[in-house]
Amino acid sequence: MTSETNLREQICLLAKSMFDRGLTGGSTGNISARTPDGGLLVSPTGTSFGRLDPARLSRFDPAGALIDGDPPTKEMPLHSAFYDTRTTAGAVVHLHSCHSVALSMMPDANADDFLPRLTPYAIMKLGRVKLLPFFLPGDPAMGDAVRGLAGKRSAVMLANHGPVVAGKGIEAACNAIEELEDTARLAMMTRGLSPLGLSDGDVERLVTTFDVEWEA
Ligand SMILES: O=C(O)[C@@H](O)C(=O)COP(=O)(O)O
Ligand SMILES: [Zn+2]
Repeated sequence: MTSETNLREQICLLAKSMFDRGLTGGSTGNISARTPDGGLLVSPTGTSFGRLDPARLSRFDPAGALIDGDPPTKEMPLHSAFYDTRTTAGAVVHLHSCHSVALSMMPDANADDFLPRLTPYAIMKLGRVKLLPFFLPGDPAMGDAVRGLAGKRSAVMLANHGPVVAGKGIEAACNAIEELEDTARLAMMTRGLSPLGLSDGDVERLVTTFDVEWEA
């Protein structure tokens, strides 16, 4: 198998795994990954993560022209904004994962630092997560909002909608977005119970030890 064939299989396998575990339902979510030639493979619009077909993924050339496959997700401006501002981005994933959406609707949600500091892995894999306001699905202004972050965040939360995470590769992006959802779940589970989170010192040691992007 060529490496593009492998990548097609991997995108569909990881998407199905997330779908099967209830991380995004129906035809929600979208996923994209860089191909070895510098192009992109993208989930087609209106498709379910549970039933992506490797042969029908939308394929873009390195200049951003659609070459073949089904019509791409309507969130292309959002995905492109990550690739254009983060040279390290090799994949981007968006989910409609319940607990992170619930956390985004809390009146005291922290727009600059969306996830409470509860566990180390979230800090290591996501850095500081930006909460963006609500946009209509498909609104290119979401891409503009991500561009406004100048590549300093690998993960954003779209209020009342869902998380979007960029990673070095498809597996890293999926691992990171799952961590975002798990942390949001912990935050919702322990809400009002005064959980003992990580101290500022713990966060500082994590950031230094694991070379975490922790821009304000
Ligand atoms: O919420 C939406 O409509 C999109 O962000 C989404 O998740 C699915 O849209 P497509 O990727 O165009 O199917
Ligand atoms: Zn969506």
